[in-house]
This record gives sequence, structure tokens and C-alpha cells, in this order.
Amino acid sequence: MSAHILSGKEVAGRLQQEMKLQVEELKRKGIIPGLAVIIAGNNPASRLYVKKKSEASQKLGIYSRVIELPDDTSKEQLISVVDMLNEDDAIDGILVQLPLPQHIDEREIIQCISPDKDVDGFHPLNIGRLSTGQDTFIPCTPLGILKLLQEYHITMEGKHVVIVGRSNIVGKPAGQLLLNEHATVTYCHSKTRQLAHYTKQADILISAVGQSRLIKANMVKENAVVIDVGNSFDESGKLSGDVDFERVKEIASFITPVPNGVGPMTISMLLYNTLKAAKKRAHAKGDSS
Ligand SMILES: Nc1nc(=O)c2c([nH]1)NC[C@@H]1CN(c3ccc(C(=O)N[C@@H](CCC(=O)O)C(=O)O)cc3)C=[N+]21
Repeated sequence: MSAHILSGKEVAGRLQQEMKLQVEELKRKGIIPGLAVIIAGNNPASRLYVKKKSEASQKLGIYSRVIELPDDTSKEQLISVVDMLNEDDAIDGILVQLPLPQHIDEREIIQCISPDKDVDGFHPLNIGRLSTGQDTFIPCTPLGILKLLQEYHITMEGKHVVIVGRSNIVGKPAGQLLLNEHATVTYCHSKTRQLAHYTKQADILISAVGQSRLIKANMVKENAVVIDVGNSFDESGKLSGDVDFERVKEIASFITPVPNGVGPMTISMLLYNTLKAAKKRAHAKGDSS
């Protein structure tokens, strides 16, 4: 039997309709949610993602500002842009698109973002909050995965979640988030020996590596839930995930496609976090709802 498809596109569309109403409500209270995206350099994939983010926010009625900087922008220039946005009352959320040009230390820039505007959830303070189970901005991809699982009534408590990939933006925070949901979490990465030994034990398998069709059918347990975070290109230049979808779907119970799986959920959660920040601003303004 073939797996059920976890349609990120469908769920993201639904969530965005709900959020549109919330934006309208905020506007009635005199608050226009605002998102700023900074992109340095002209990596074509990064440009495409930034365009998607800005289009999606505008569709909801969120004020969107994209700040494009050249590849040779200095660290000081970038920090001064972040500082300006930290101070700007029209901006609730700041996203610095990664990767940054080689000569800039990403950590140094991320630390300059006000934790209250850090809609990516990448600031060390927010990472600390996530790891101790406090309220915070949860990184968009892990949060998107959680919402997608919840939407399909897939429970996490007591399940063995195996995460392949330990990046700061997906793998690591996804593990912490699902640990907070009472899953048993195993991390695998490029140095893991006998990867299949671990992946075969997963009730929920999350791959966030960026290597086309790394996860084969014989690495997946019967009826597992398979979440594919990969967005890479195969030999023929076609957009492809980490999972050998055509074969794995015959073994899994649920599976995300690429495209239209995790990607659209990531975008939705960026809007969700921006709204969360704007609601806090409304609250600070003296609104009690
Ligand atoms: N500060 C920062 N925050 C990020 O959240 C961030 C980032 N930097 N840098 C790059 C990665 C990548 N990322 C994606 C978001 C959506 C899709 C997406 O919507 N993908 C579509 C396909 C896209 C296509 O057609 O090429 C899909 O899977 O359906 C992909 C990738 C966010 N990132």
C-alpha cells in the first residue's frame, strides 16, 4: 500500500488563510505586522527563497521589506542595517537570509538581531529558550514539521524520531522541539557509522541533509512517517529531496513530497512567527486580547 502524502502545500494554504484574518484583526487595532528580510550577495537559490517569503507575507497583508546588499558588504555595514531594523517600529520580524558571504561570521550577525524580532529563532537566547522548553520563536522548518504532523494527527509522545542532519537551522532545533513533545530523539550526521542501522529504527524519520535520494527504501521501517527537508538538485537538474520518494512511499505510512511538503510549511511558519511578534507589540500597546 502506498503512503499518505503529507501535503505541506495544502496545510500551509489553510494556515495562511487563518493568519490573514488575524492580520486584519491586528490592523483594526492599528498594528500592521512588518517583516524585513536582508539578503547579501546574489546566490540564485537564496534570491528565489527570499522572493517567496516576501510574496507570501504580502499576500497576507504583512508589510514586507527586502533589503538587498552586495556580496562585498562589510560586517559593519550589515550590522548597521540590523541595528536600524531593531530600532524600526514598523518592523516586527527580521530575517537575515543564510548563507552569508564567506567573509562574514554568521553567528556575529545573528547575535545583533533583537531576540524579540528574531523570527528565525536563531539568536542564542532563543535557542536557549527552546532547549529549556520556554516560550520562544521556534525555527521555521522544525515548527513547520511539528504543525504538519499535528495537522495529520500524528502523535510524537514516546515515538522514536531519527533526525539525519545536525544543522543549527533544522536538525538540531528539530530534535529539541520533538524532545519537548516527548519523543525519543536520535541524531545522525555525516560521521555516523551505519546510518541505515539507525534510520531503520525510526517511527518518524526526518532527513535534513541536502543530498539527493540519500534515504533508500531499505533504510526505512515499514509504516514509518518520513519527513523530507531536502531541497537539492539531482543529476538531471531536477529539484529533489533527500528521500527516494518513489520507492520509499511504498513502505512508509506517511511521507512528505518535494516540492510542496516541508518547504511551504517553512514559509508559513515565518509568517506565523512574524504575527506572533506583532501580537506582542499589540499587547505592549495596551491591548489585552
Ligand atoms: N535565515 C534563513 N532562514 C531560513 O528559513 C532559510 C535561510 N535563511 N536560508 C535558506 C533556507 C532554505 N529555506 C527554504 C524555504 C522554503 C523552501 C520552499 O518553499 N521550497 C519549495 C520548492 C522551491 C523551489 O521550487 O525551488 C518546496 O519545497 O515546495 C525551500 C527552502 C529557508 N531557509
